[in-house]
Amino acid sequence: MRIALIAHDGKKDAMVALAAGFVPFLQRCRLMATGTTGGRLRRELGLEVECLLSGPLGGDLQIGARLAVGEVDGVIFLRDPMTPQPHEPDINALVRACDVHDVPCATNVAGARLLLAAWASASAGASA
Ligand SMILES: O=C(CO)COP(=O)(O)O
Repeated sequence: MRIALIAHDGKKDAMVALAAGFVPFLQRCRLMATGTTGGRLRRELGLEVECLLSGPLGGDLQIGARLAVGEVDGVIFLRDPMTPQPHEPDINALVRACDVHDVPCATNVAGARLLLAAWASASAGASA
């Protein structure tokens, strides 16, 4: 699976904690992330992650562009609803692209856990 992982600053600790619970599954995926999020996942969990640009510099748009041409199977996007972001239009564009192309997207930890658990169990079944 090709999964994009993105977290705003206020949600980066939550992203690392979330991903820590799914390391064996994530190791079998092709991971991409916005720059700072990906850097933390690489450093703190040892995951192999393709780091794109940081979100405010266009990283969300890069992921959206890949998604639009069928190169992303799912998105975990831990948004911070309490902090205004300078690149709000880019964030909305990515979430909209998920809806346009019917790509699963979780924007909070509870939803992300459900998605990751479903993907992990589907992939365990597929390889059995
Ligand atoms: O801003 C972001 C998503 O909109 C996240 O970008 P970083 O992972 O580079 O902090």
